[in-house]
Amino acid sequence: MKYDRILIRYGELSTKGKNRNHFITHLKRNIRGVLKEFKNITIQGGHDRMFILLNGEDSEPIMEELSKVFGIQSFSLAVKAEKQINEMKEVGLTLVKQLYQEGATFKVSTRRGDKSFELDTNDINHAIGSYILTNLEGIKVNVKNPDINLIVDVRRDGVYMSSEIIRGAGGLPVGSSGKAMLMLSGGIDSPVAGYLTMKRGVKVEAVHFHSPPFTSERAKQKAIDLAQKMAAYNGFVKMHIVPFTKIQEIIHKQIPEGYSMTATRRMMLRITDEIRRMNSGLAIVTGESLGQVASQTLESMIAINDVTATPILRPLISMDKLEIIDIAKQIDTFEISNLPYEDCCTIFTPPAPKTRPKLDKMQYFETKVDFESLIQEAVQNVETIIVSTESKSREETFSDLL
Ligand SMILES: Nc1ncnc2c1ncn2[C@@H]1O[C@H](COP(=O)(O)OP(=O)(O)OP(=O)(O)O)[C@@H](O)[C@H]1O
Repeated sequence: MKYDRILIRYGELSTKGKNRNHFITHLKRNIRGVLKEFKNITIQGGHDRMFILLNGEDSEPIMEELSKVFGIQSFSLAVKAEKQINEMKEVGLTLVKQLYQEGATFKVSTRRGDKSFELDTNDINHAIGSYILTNLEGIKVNVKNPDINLIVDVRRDGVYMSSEIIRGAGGLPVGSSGKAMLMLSGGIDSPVAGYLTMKRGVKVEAVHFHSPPFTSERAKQKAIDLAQKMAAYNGFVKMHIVPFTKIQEIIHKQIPEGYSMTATRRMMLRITDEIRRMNSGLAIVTGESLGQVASQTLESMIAINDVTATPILRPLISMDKLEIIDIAKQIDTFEISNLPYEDCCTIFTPPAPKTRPKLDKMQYFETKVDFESLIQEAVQNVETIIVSTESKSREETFSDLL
């Protein structure tokens, strides 16, 4: 007997009351997106569970993709049986036989979602368990720590039988909480911030600043490679690459050295906010963590944040570097982030940036330069690309996809 479907459990979604349909619709769409290569599958979305009918497709690569989809609490390979105890016994025996090795122990764990079924949980455990004991020589029961756990899920439309519960990525379906702009550098932190934001159901678009010729093509490619890793959770990533050289050169020449970094951050935030507005985003995400570097003190945040009232999400704010690195390794961005290409923020960093910049001084220095027109020029020259999970050659300019 072959497993014919994957049963998906929603977890946190089930607590979301009226919004449930909204979440399920997003989840279904996201699952369809990551599984588009598997032409034969059918996805059935239900109120409590979702099923992927395999229709002959190999389950391994499908489960690999599913493990990255937010909004899934767990999933199992399953077989559907009729709601008829004799058939349930037969199917249970066949599944356990397939997994049995000499000396193995088992137990039956029943969940009875459909309370109208004629047998209760204990009766079902007992009926299937004794049938297996009678018909499979050598097998023993171990309730506490069995080698094989036969899971029997009795639902209104049938009985789903499986033997392993695989933990899903958790969180909420990407897109169900809206969209935000992720300020993506080539560093370790911002991809992790993007991942954690997507986990709470927010779709992200990436904004990357580069300053050629001070930053190289390889530095830009590094950020694109990171966006590609993010795409595994987001379906694809729309990425806005901002030419930032002119603004950085002017800041370098015209703003007092101690304030140049604060001014740079303010300009990045203003440009990101403009791109957010044009793309109907609701928030901005950064990889800042309190106290990590000069621009990440509370005083710096006051001076930088002053340019916008848009919510700035900082999922890493209270995390230590080692905790951030652990997640970066888990999501496979750490090695790319560690490549030694320069970031536009570091090339003009003054030897002693102010760690406690004064907002009024910053505002005064900025009045000496017409930054508004420089910002508009940078926004007009943004290069927008779509980065998908597949090979890099699949990057296309956004207009190609319209
Ligand atoms: N070139 C860039 N393009 C887009 N966003 C950037 C860029 N450089 C920095 N940022 C944003 O500003 C945040 C703080 O950057 P900074 O270089 O001070 O700190 P960091 O801790 O090294 O962050 P990261 O590891 O993400 O580079 C980054 O997490 C990112 O969100």
